[in-house]
Amino acid sequence: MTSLLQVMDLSVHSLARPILHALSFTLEAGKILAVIGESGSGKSTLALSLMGLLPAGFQPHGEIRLNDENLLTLTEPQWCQIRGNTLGMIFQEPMSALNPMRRIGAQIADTLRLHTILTRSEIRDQTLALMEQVGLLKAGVNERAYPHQLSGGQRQRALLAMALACKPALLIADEFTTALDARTRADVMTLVNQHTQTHRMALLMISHDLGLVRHHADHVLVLKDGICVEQGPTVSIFDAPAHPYTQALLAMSLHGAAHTPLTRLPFYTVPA
Ligand SMILES: Nc1ncnc2c1ncn2[C@@H]1O[C@H](COP(=O)(O)OP(=O)(O)OP(=O)(O)O)[C@@H](O)[C@H]1O
Repeated sequence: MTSLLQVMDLSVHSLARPILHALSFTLEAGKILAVIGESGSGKSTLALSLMGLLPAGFQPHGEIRLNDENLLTLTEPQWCQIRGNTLGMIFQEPMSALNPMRRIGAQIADTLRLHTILTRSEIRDQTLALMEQVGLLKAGVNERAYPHQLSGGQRQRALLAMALACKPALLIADEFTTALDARTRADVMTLVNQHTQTHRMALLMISHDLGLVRHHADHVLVLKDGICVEQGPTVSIFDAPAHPYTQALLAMSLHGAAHTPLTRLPFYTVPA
């Protein structure tokens, strides 16, 4: 059976230099893949490649197959069809992704209106169902609240409701829990994890929080300077990391840097 996502020999070049080097990996429906690596290793560039949102001047090569369709051959209108439908995304900064002038319920409804053919009353019901699902109603947030009236965790839940609205087959989450406190981070991650299992959604998560990765991810891919130095089941990566760079990364996180961006490891460079 073909994997939901197949990335084959993906390289990305900026005008100045290569950013990603021949990455290959797969992701199955219902599974969680975590991409880890120090700051600048290319994690966000990978996420942006998968969403067709690379900055101007960045050129991808290779294949990104989602449901066996090579996304790198899509036109912009075709990308727009896929984003928000088959492909959901959620980022670190909920405030910059939410419209401060529109009520939360209206923003979730907008997503449904844009990507589904539901009637007005179905959209209202679905909006409330999503707010319930991500724990906003339980927290006392109603659909008429504005983003500034929500906590950081609640805003992230609202974004999650928007990302899940169209039941994406693949959700790409770039550092989406980083700005949250440890408890909220764990709650939101548990919520997403449950969703992957209930709806067979695949999740590609980028995180500096290796505790979270260890607890939730099925597979881990380790990036160093745009190169995949190691990938495999989470247990193998954490319990028996084969590559010295992975060992250094894990050791650094054990020494208290788990919740801050993993900065450059001064003592290790990947052999040419
Ligand atoms: N818009 C851009 N223009 C030029 N270079 C860029 C741009 N965005 C990223 N880069 C470069 O690409 C490389 C990979 O950056 P990227 O943001 O993908 O790393 P990252 O692993 O996500 O880092 P972080 O954990 O800090 O977010 C870096 O060397 C970075 O300087």
